[in-house]
Formats: sequence, structure tokens, C-alpha cells
Amino acid sequence: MKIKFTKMHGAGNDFVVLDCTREPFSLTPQQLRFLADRHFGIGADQILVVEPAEAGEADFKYRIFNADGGEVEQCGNGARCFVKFVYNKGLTEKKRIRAKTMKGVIELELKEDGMVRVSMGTPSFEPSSLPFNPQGLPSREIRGFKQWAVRYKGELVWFSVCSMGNPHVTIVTDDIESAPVKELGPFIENHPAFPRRVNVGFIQPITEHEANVRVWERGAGETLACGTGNCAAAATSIELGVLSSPILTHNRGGDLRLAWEGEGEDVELFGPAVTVFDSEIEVP
Ligand SMILES: N[C@@H](CCC[C@H](N)C(=O)O)C(=O)O
Repeated sequence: MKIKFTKMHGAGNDFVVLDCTREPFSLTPQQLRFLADRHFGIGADQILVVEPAEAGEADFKYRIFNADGGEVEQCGNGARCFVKFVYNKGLTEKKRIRAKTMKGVIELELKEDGMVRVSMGTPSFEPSSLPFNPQGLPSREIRGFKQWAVRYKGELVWFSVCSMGNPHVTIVTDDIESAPVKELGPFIENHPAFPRRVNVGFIQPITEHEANVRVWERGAGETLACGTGNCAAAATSIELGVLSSPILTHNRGGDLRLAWEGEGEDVELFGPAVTVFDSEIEVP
């Protein structure tokens, strides 16, 4: 089967975007892994599939698949690319779009300067929302905000949990470059306390409103940026009192801007969305 695709990225978090609004088709997890494969396929952290929404519920349905072929709930950088994709392909004339994801409807806005603002929904710090089963793990509170620890190489590593629709752990570090993202990331991603696995973010506050961030993504490994990982890390850092809104984050693939006014409010994410090329590929 030959399919048309668009390669895009948001701060270096890269995507294969598929238009299934006119002709629906479905791909097996093996075919999705092939598309994401950087040696034998196109290469991507996630595959984004645009579908029509049910009448009245949203403008589009937007599905997200990790490079390992698993379908997931939410993707912040992908959401920005999705907006640019539907607008540039003439699938809509709207610049404010509502998109239905696995976890509900998110609101997006294409700005005049080409940047995209996404309302990513309210963060939840409830363990059950990830899900996270903390039984047996050491715990503590900082300013009334709960943290837990895993033992890694003989040391306790303290972390917080946050759901942005998808599950996140955030670890505050004082040196982002030496943070063991590639070792501790997969260790926590696959820890039995997280039955649906988890994304693992590291954040190094620089000033009250600025931080460095790296994220080990569930089902994709370390990416150059993770939008929901940045949202979770920002909201967690605000709760811990180490950062204040608004926050500028530096990621290996570029900068993102975030704002969160506290409990019950949506996290706002701003950043770039770039089209790299359009092409087609024979999928085995
Ligand atoms: N890159 C994304 C998140 C994609 C999904 C994530 N790996 C998960 O498994 O939840 C983003 O920009 O948010």
C-alpha cells in the first residue's frame, strides 16, 4: 500500500502526519513502527493521524501513536503540528481549532507569526490519574506537594507525578547535561509502579521563569523536546515553588513557552510547528 505523508517537527520532536479525513485507512502497530523507523522507514518520534470528528464534538479527531506503535492520549508538540497541517492542507480555514484526542478536546490557535498556542488542559497530580501505584515507595512532602522516590544505583531519586492526559514523572535536577536521562528514563518508564508506563522529565531551573528540560518519552526514548513533558515539568515546578509562571524552557531541539495560573486552570503551551517535506511511501 502506498501512502502520502507529511514530515513535521515541533522543537525537534518529529512526526509523520497522515491525512485520514477523506479516505480512512488503518495501520497495524508493525506498519506504524516501520514508518517511525529511522533506518528502514521515514523516521519519527510519533505518527499523527488526522480523522474527521463526530458531528458537533470538535473540528477534527487527532490520534497519536508512539514510535513503538502504541496509541497514546496526548502530544503537545504534535498538537501544534496538527493545527499547521490541517490549515496548510486546506482542511479548514479556521485558525482556532478544537481537536478530539483520546483524553478529551483540546483547543488550539494558529498565530499570525506562525507559532501555535495550545490549551493542554488541567494537570492532575493524583496518582490514580496516571495511573501510578506508590505502595511501598518512600514518600515526602514539599510545601504540601507529594513526592516519591525509587532507589537507583543505591541512591534515592525523588520525583513527582502529573497527568496531562498522558502520564509524566518530573525530576528536578541541578545539572541537565549530566542528568542520567538515558539510564534513569527507561528504568522509571518500565517501573512496576506505572502499569501503563510513564514519560520521565528532568528539569533544571535557571531563574524563576526559565529552565532547561530533557524528557525520556514512553515508547520513543529521549526526544529533542516533549510538549506535555514540558507542561508537566512546569506545573510540577510551580507547585514545588522552584519556578513561577510564565516559564521559558530550553530543550535540545528548541525553546517552548508555558503558562499555568494554578489549580483548575489549563496549561498553555506556545511553540513552533515546522513542515519539513511532503512525500509518499510504500508500506509493507
Ligand atoms: N512528544 C509528545 C508526547 C508523545 C506521547 C508520549 N510519548 C506518551 O507516551 O505519552 C509531546 O510533545 O507531548
